[in-house]
Amino acid sequence: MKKKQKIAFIGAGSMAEAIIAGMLQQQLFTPEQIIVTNRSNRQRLQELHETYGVQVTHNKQEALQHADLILLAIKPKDVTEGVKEIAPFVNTSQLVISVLAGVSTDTLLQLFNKSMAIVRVMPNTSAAIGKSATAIALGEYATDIHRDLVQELFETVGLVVLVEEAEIHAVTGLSGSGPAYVYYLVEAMEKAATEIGLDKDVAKDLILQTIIGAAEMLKSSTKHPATLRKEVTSPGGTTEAGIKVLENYNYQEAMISCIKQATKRSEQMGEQLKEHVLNQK
Ligand SMILES: NC(=O)C1=CN([C@@H]2O[C@H](COP(=O)(O)OP(=O)(O)OC[C@H]3O[C@@H](n4cnc5c(N)ncnc54)[C@H](OP(=O)(O)O)[C@@H]3O)[C@@H](O)[C@H]2O)C=CC1
Ligand SMILES: O=C(O)[C@@H]1CCC=N1
Repeated sequence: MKKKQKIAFIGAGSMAEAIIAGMLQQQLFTPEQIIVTNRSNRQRLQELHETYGVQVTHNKQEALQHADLILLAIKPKDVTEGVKEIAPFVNTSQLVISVLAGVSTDTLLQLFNKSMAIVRVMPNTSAAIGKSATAIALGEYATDIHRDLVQELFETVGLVVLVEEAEIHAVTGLSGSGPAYVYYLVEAMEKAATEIGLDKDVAKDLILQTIIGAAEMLKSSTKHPATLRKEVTSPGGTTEAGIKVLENYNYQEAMISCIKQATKRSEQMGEQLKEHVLNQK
């Protein structure tokens, strides 16, 4: 990252904070190089300023005038209004980085109405602790230099892979939403622990270590997940009895449908917005 590059965050929610935390931790930027704006929540901006020392402003022009990079971190439903507000203050020498689920770079180009270089990114909230699984895809005017820059930026918050833009919907269904699937599993394990009479705190520690241990086994072992599962499953034993119940509930089919549905929702959100933008023209 060039020493004096400045980055403006449009949106100050959980994704923006996760990325800011990672960038500062890795010293890719200093707080003075980061400016953050949002729609109306002044207390939130003050909180980010106090926690990270970053610059904050309610004035969009002020946020953008010295920015080399513009990181769009607003909700997809707010993008039409959000981009229209900033479009007068952006120029084609700036790079737009969008983390918006579903929203294509073509739709963003229509909204900006300028030949902006745009890189679409799909991280996840584990960025907050430097463990995001992030995919990046290039829009029409984005170059390899932009790709390298965004890759460097998101490597501060975890793993980065380059994909075609058409694949970003699938990435969103798989790893963008992915942490929620794991949290949902943990919620169920915690409920079960209570029902089988375990102390809440003891159960919490055991569940956490079980998840971390299994994740690290998956990472360090060359074995297929099914093989690792079979190694836990003694014939006629406890795991077999438990897994049979999951099979009866079609657990794997449920997970597959879940990921497909999340992917489909990303596609739908993109289509709806595209239509909305076209109808406004
Ligand atoms: N959360 C997640 O797990 C992931 C989210 N994403 C994507 O990241 C984006 C942000 O999500 P998240 O951080 O969770 O959302 P949040 O709801 O936490 O934050 C949204 C932010 O956008 C601001 N905002 C809304 N409208 C405008 C506007 N017109 N101008 C400037 N700022 C505006 C809000 O400001 P105010 O509070 O003042 O209204 C708020 O700071 C979404 O597009 C989502 O698809 C991508 C990957 C994972
Ligand atoms: O639920 C959502 O729409 C966003 C995108 C990926 C994770 N959260």
